Amino acid sequence: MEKIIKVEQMNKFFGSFKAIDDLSFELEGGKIYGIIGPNGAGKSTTMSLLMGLIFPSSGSGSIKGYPLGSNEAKKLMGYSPEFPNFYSDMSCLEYLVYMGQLSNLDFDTAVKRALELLDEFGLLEHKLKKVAKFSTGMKKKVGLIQAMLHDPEVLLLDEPTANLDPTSRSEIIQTLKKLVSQRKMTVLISSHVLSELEMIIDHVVMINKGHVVLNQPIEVVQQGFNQEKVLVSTKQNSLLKKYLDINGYNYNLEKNVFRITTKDKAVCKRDLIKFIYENDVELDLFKEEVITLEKLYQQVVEDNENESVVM
Ligand SMILES: Nc1ncnc2c1ncn2[C@@H]1O[C@H](COP(=O)(O)OP(=O)(O)OP(=O)(O)O)[C@@H](O)[C@H]1O
Repeated sequence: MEKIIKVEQMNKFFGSFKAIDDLSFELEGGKIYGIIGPNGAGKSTTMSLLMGLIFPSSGSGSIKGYPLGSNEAKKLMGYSPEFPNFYSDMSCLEYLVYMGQLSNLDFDTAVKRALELLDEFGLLEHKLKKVAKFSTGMKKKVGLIQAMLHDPEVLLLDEPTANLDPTSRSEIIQTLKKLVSQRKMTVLISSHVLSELEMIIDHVVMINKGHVVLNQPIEVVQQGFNQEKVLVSTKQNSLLKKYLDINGYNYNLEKNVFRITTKDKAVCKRDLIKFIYENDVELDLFKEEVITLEKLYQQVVEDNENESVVM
């Protein structure tokens, strides 16, 4: 698969502060990437660098082979910033048509695309109202529409659902999911709502202190982290504890749940089922651990800070 986005050993200083530290990654086309990391990790700065809104202090990058910041690269990209600015005296439609024309669409195409996308995002009936009067959720949607007007191949969405209620968030995510799969775009989404990202992304890029600490397809991440964990809880946990100790199992006990780490999950599950059956134990919980992005985030970013570099 073609690597559509390339970033090589990029550094960015703001004064003496290094916000981006030897950042490198290559992303394939047609996928949805989740950019995650703590506050100040460098997610927005990375997006601004990709968009060519700011320039790296050193290193380089390209979109489909075109250098970041070049007109060719910019034409391929759409960007919805974390805090979009709108021209307050324009109606929503006027604003979108104006933005479409700035992206080289002719007037008629800009109107057609704006109306189509307003419809997709449920804003058609508000097209003649001033954006300045819109709610936060409506403004977010207008920001997303503006980013998608010219049918970009690469879409950068910085916190597209920040500060929205759960219904608006889910509505935006579902609409994005639909539009992105129809158009086969390459999308980078940064968000702190990890459960929501999980529903839409193919791939995780985790950034900490301006550096990539994890860059993997979501299913590889899930398999890798799920591999050896079995969760079990019973009404006779003291008996279970004895059994696990005698048989040399490694486990953590938290809130009455044993989180067993094993080299062979199949054998572990078989042992547990035998134990439960033979001792007539009443089961409360018995499952393989499924890693959530939230847990992954904690493990990689919070627990391991600098030491863990999983690429
Ligand atoms: N223009 C700037 N001048 C000085 N420092 C900056 C500038 N832009 C960003 N920074 C700093 O660079 C670091 C990375 O900021 P960035 O906004 O990229 O982080 P982020 O991961 O997007 O954070 P958040 O999740 O809070 O949005 C932060 O410490 C920030 O204060």
